[in-house]
Amino acid sequence: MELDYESKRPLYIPYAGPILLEFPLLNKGSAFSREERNEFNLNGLLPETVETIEEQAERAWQQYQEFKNNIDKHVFLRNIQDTNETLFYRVLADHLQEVMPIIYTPTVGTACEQFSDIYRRARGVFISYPNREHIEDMLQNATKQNVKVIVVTDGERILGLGDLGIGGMGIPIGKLSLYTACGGISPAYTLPIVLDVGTNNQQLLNDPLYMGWRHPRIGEEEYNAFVEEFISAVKRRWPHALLQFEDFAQKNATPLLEKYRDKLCCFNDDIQGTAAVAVGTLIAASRAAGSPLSEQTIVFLGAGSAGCGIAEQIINEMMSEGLSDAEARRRVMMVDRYGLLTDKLTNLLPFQARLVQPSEAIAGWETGSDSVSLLDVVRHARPTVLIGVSGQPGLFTEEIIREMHRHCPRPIIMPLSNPTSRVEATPADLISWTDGAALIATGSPFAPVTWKEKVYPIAQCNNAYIFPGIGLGIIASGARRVTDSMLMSASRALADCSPLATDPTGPVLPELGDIQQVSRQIAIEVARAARLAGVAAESSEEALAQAVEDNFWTPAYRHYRRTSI
Ligand SMILES: NC(=O)c1ccc[n+]([C@@H]2O[C@H](COP(=O)([O-])OP(=O)(O)OC[C@H]3O[C@@H](n4cnc5c(N)ncnc54)[C@H](O)[C@@H]3O)[C@@H](O)[C@H]2O)c1
Ligand SMILES: O=C(O)C[C@H](O)C(=O)O
Ligand SMILES: [Mg+2]
Repeated sequence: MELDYESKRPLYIPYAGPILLEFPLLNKGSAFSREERNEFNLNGLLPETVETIEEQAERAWQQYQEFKNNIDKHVFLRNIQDTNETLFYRVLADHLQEVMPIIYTPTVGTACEQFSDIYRRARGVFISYPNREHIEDMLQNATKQNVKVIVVTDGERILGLGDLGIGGMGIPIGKLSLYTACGGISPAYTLPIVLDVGTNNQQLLNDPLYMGWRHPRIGEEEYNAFVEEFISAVKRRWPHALLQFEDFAQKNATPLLEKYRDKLCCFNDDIQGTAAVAVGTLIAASRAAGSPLSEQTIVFLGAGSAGCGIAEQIINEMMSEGLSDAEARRRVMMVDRYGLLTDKLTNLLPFQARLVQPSEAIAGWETGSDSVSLLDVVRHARPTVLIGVSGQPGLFTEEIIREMHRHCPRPIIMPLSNPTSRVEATPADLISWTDGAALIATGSPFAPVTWKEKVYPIAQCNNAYIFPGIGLGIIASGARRVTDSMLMSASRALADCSPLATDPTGPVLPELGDIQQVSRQIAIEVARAARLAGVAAESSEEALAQAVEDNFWTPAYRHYRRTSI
């Protein structure tokens, strides 16, 4: 990739001397030119040779390869990010496919678990409940002033790993790294935030090194008031920023989304981003299988935020293909801890209750007990698609998968739980149990599987395909809200990028190495949908495409000129 160093405008900055080397957004290290070293009092603070970013990236890559453990690689890259962000993104741009599993899922899960142990430097904003009177100040103190994208978590449901307290901060940091690396959003515009409302993780509470508030999670009323305070402060400080809710526990995720989605530009990635990537993947896979999504029978294991979010968007898509609401809902079945969700079950959350099967639909089914297990559902409903979002490993057993394959020659199987340790079944097992017939997409990355001398690439169905493009589309169009139609258009744009569209033997999703191009296409469609939904200003198609390009940041240094404070 050619980066246009020369064409970038100079930047006027007021800092000089050692302090300039301390700003990750401004630091260029050995790449400060001779003129800059004179002008900014850097002489003597750097080795003699003036280097290019390519040379710096080469050294960083050599050092990176010396590390044997993924978590050490993660710490190394995060350290570059915290000292020189431009170089960090240059290294990522040069090796995106290889480093994505290091800065993001699955290694980011380990980084969250070990957050207080591997802690080096502060990044982002830590908003703790005991400090709630100072939220306004905390946002003023952020190292970034012109924030356009915030990712916030409260650390309660980090991937499938559960409550990790402020360790969850690793997730907003990782997601925002992808906003930049995959979606071209300048790092100057991004801000990770963790809401520290305590933790119920006893191991962390007992850990003398734990850096968060050592206190059980606060009660519902205090929590809701605290989040409200936070949202109001964000709206005052950056009224037009996009706010992404990430890895909130089931009991809070949907209520927060419903409460705030019409009040600011926000979305929940686990509900809506995941739905968009899963539906995009399914549209592409169904096209390849020769039957539309509305003809599939779909079974979920896990009726939580992700499962129910995906299910509702599948139902929307099926309706746009001609089914009625009731017909579509009959085709989508949810299995949770207590079996299939039916209208007989009490104590369901409202978003689950919308997805129950009517009792008469399963009246003739023979089941071992009152609850209808996943195996029962697979046996009687004969699904063509099986989706795992339970956060529990190994639940797609050989018996279940073989039973599915008995009735479905080309089953689509998507164990989406993260990180790798939580996968419902490994791709190698799925391929062997279906004799190579399954079309597979996992949430975490898996290497291609070789079976009977054939190589099967494994698609990674992760919301990382979606959120960077959504963010870019929102920034480019100036959208004020995130509508369902914007998410739906992101799904369709992703499906249109599927290699399956041109090669029936190809992978269902584009290579991660192509993700910047995918994000651009998603961004254009999202921007167009925002305009059509009336949440962004009118503009021509050409202007939208140009705005997407103009907002796509690339990791190249700019010339600096001095200005006074
Ligand atoms: N691939 C992706 O892009 C992506 C996106 C979002 C979430 N996820 C993954 O999906 C998983 C779930 O996320 P979520 O936000 O829906 O969490 P959640 O807590 O809201 O939902 C999980 C659901 O699984 C159910 N469950 C737990 N054990 C079960 C069992 N033995 N049998 C059946 N159901 C069981 C729970 O009762 C709960 O309803 C996590 O591992 C997360 O990492 C992946
Ligand atoms: O973070 C990921 O890899 C995807 C998703 O948001 C999750 O919570 O698992
Ligand atoms: Mg998540």
